[in-house]
Amino acid sequence: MSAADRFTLGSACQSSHSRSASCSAGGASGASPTSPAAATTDETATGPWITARERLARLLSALTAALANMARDRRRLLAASTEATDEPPGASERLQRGPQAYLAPAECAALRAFECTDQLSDFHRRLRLCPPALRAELRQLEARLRATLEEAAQLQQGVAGSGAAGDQSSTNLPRLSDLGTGDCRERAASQDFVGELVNRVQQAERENRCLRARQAKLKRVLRDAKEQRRQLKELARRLKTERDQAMLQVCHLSEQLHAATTAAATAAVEAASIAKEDDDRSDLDEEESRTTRSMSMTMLPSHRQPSPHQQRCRLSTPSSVASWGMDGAAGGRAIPDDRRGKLRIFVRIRPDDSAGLLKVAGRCKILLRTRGVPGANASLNSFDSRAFYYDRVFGPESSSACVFGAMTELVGSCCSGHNVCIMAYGQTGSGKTHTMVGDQLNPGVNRLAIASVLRACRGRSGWQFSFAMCAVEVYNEDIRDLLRPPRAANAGGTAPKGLKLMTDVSGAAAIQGLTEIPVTSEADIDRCIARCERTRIYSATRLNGVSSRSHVIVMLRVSGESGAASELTSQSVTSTLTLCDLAGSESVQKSGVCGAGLREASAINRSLLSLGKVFEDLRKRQRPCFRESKLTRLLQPHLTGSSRCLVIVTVRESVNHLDETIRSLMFGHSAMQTQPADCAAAAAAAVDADAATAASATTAGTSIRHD
Ligand SMILES: Nc1ncnc2c1ncn2[C@@H]1O[C@H](COP(=O)(O)OP(=O)(O)OP(=O)(O)O)[C@@H](O)[C@H]1O
Repeated sequence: MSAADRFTLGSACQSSHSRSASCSAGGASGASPTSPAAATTDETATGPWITARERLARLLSALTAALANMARDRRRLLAASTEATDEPPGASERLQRGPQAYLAPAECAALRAFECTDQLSDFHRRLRLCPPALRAELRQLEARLRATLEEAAQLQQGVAGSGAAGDQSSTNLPRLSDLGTGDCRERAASQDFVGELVNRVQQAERENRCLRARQAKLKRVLRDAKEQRRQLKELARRLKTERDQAMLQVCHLSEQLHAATTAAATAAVEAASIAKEDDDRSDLDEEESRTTRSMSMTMLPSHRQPSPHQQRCRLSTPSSVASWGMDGAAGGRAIPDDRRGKLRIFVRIRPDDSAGLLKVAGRCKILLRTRGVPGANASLNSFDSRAFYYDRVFGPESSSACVFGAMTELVGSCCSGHNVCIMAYGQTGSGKTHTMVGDQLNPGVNRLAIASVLRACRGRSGWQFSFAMCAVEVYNEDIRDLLRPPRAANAGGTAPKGLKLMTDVSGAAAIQGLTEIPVTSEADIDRCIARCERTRIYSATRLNGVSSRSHVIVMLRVSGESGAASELTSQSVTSTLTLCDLAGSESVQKSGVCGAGLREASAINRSLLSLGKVFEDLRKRQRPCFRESKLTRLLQPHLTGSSRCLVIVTVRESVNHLDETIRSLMFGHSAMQTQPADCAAAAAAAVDADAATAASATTAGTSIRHD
């Protein structure tokens, strides 16, 4: 038996190809080494060396597998110590025992044979006789085996160290690196790294579980929120429907109230007529009885013809009611002019592509038709149509000149010292600027009214008049002078500074430092209006390509003196014609404004809301709050004093603007209910309140003053 054969005893010798298949682990258990003489016959033969090589290779692979198992056990032990979990059964004993614990008995025997020094020296001696190629290979295999064994020993040693430390954490691991070779340190470091990674993975899994739980919870919350949102939407829809119905009921009730008030007024007139008739009759009876007495009874009283006055009364009462021009179907009758106070409401309908919503039914009546109109909601659809009454209604075909024609008398009263205010109110794009400003071909109310006042005043013989114009815009609650000289306007290219609105001791609003331009001719008027148009702020929105972003108020101050000879008999008048082109209420969703446009829209809507509240308070006979916005403060004298005020409500007849149209119609309708007594009472209250809050405000520069 050759040395090589003896070295490869054990399981590695079990190969069927091996000649030494019957050999036992004698090399390691005391079998006598083969004599060199006996070996020489085979020394040059390559067969045994090849067998030895195969066996060495097999042992190497078994050892590599054992090493891997040792490392796995060690990792498990480390994991158990860091996470305080149970150790894998028998792992520490296996590691204590070393590679043998991981090898089969035959492999163990082969390993022992390999480790036997005597045999190895013999093996090395004989290795010199081996063919050179195989020798190198065998040496290499041997070196790898040794390295593997050394690695296993180091691993075993490291485990023994960490085992001695009991359940210490992985901070003990660096002891492995003390074991010597670079590979071992690297392996230990990578095992630490793997351990760390395992920790992280486990932590990540825990976090993942938490996150999953939170996600599930959030999903539940989201589902609940969606459900609540759906319910809220449903509620909002129901409320909207109810609100629409309530609005229509209010409308209906106010019509009835209107009718009742009118009927009461009629009844009062009739009662007065009847009382008069009774007086006349008793006079007549007296006269008759005197006549009868003198003529010794020629006629019975029942045959008596009604007196001319009685006839007039009987005929005139119904016809005068009819002449108020309202049909009685909805019970709506206009209050006669002398009972309607200082506030007038006109409605103007802008022509639109999709008409059909509004119908002008007479001079003062407008019908809102909603049944079958696409876009009208269910509550509106339940009514065929609804009638609204105003002082005048202008259809889409009416021109601005036609609208102005209905207010010439009102405007003309400026010449006799009345303050007059005309304002256009309505949603954006409904034609306020078209009505108030117009263009070269179709001038608006501003130009027509100012020119008309100039003409009317000049026509008064014996009077000398002077006129001056001023104009402001209320932009984002800032008051700006629209007629400031161009140089001042462009100074530094900066935004103009807002003017100060003050309240004098009488409670009247006054603007400090406002430019006033004298006007004597229509050319002057045109120049002033053109300057206003250049200075005021417009911008494009989805609803209107040229949308006013501010409320514009143009004022004409009229001062006149009669040319009487003496001071005692001379008279003077001062009045103001105020023309207001309000910015339009707009739904920001529809107009699509953002940024600065959004700020403008919200300032516009806020100030219009406060104006609406003032009208509502006047209607309810409550004290209105004018201090909520600059606009209402500027308009306060016209809404409370003796000023005559006309509101032109502009609406669109397109179905797309149904909501806004109803709101505007309701605004006008509500304003129609404002009675003169309310105005006067509210005015007194408001002026008292304002005068109390305004300390000793002084007015400087130009100011607007109203009676
Ligand atoms: N009665 C009308 N006849 C013909 N065109 C009209 C009429 N009313 C309005 N328009 C046109 O509709 C457009 C919008 O009108 P306008 O700018 O006057 O609306 P607005 O109410 O002033 O809007 P905003 O409040 O946004 O300034 C303009 O092009 C105008 O010429």
